[in-house]
Amino acid sequence: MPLLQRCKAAIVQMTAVNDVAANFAACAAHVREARDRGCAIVFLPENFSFMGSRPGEAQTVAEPLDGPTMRRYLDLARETGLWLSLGGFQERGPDGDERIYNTHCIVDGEGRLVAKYRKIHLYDAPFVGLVESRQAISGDSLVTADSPAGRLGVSICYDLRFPELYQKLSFLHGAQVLLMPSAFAMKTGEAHWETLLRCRAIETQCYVVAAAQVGQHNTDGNKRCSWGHAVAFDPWGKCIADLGDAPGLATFDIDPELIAETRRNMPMARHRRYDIYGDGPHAAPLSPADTEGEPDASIGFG
Ligand SMILES: O=C(O)CNC(=O)[C@H](CS)NC(=O)CCC(=O)C(=O)O
Repeated sequence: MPLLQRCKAAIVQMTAVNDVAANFAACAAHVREARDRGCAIVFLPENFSFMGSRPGEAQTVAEPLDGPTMRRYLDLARETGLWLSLGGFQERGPDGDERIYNTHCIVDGEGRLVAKYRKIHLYDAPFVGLVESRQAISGDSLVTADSPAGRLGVSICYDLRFPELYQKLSFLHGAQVLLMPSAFAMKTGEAHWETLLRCRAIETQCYVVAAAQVGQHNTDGNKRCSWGHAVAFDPWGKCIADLGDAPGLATFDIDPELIAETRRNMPMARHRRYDIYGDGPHAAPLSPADTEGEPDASIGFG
């Protein structure tokens, strides 16, 4: 089901806390506002349902996707008739494993879970105080979902630093709208967030929608802060929504004609040289010595 007509969408920025009921109330208010403003789909950020304040707290609220918390969000979708992108839910892991999956769920307007994506790149970055693999297990599949906003390419947060993922979602799987719901660190947000997202839009000729967490999440524990700046870019790389550094909701249009025009003018899908740099059968990662060692003196700089 490729996108045939313009779709009005809403992007949310919020400050989730370690209280599932309070976060649901905030999300529900945003979704109802989006309905009142005539939107067909709402994009919520990573950790929309819970933001822990100490190690191990996320695991204590983890549930299966057919548990009571996800049920409330499915009911919210059905009540409002809106599609929801739930950008990162603490899904309970396999039996016998304490860790969770960080799972992005797509829900249709009748309250059915139509797609789930488990984050494939875990954010192990002690320099900003985050080591995601202590609490989460990575997924292993690419996911797209057809929606009233066109074909969604589903990802989460740190994934947005890995452009090959979006090349595949766009050029091989036909995605038209790339989703990167996030809870970005302050230091890396300031330096990289907007540039990376804008590039993903331009180089894939897709819309990019990045709902975000913002501000200080809890008054106890680690007092974690998120960068905010929830944004949407059109396939030309133009910013069409930006929530700055305050919680809120912004609406924008997803226009199939703009996607088509951008791709007609520069048919990158046809120009792309899969034959030269597609992953061949012998593709293999470099050894750690190649990627983490001292720069090779023989390469030199000037
Ligand atoms: O930890 C949780 O509760 C939920 N997960 C997150 O908030 C994730 C992993 S810690 N955050 C990121 O991926 C930030 C990426 C980032 O900031 C960057 O790429 O620079």
